[in-house]
Amino acid sequence: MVLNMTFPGKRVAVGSDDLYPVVNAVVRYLKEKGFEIIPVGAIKTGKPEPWPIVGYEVGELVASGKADWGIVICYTGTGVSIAANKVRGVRAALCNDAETARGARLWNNANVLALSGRLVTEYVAKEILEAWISTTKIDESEARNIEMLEKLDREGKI
Ligand SMILES: O=C[C@H](O)[C@H](O)[C@H](O)COP(=O)(O)O
Repeated sequence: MVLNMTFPGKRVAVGSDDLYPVVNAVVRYLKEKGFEIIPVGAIKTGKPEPWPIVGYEVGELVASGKADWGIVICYTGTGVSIAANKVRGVRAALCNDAETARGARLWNNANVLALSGRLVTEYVAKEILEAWISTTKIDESEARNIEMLEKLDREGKI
């Protein structure tokens, strides 16, 4: 069970445009689980940063392999997810509940988790992260759809 597992050596890029209460909860939870945090945006500088830069920087870290996966946070979660998805190879999914997070990994092979700093409480963040971390394999029946998405990303068309 994920609650008993740790993930030493795994790197997660975590970026936010501001220091929402959920930011601390996310960073604390991931550290408890042994993840190495690569801080981006307000988490790094301690002050508000533009959400397009935060989404892009986390996306770059994931797409380049410097991070195993990423988390992006802004007030709604939308701006950072849109920006991260502009980076080739990034599949960012806005998940403000655990079932959406499970589906994003299972059916979309998402590699960046976007959260709303307004909506997501500490408890909900833990549920979301547990669902995300424990869903390690895609649903094979979705493999063709995921391949189509990757082609769209590479070539700009299906
Ligand atoms: O999608 C954008 C995010 O929700 C931002 O966090 C929100 O627009 C606030 O950004 P700013 O602090 O730049 O006004």
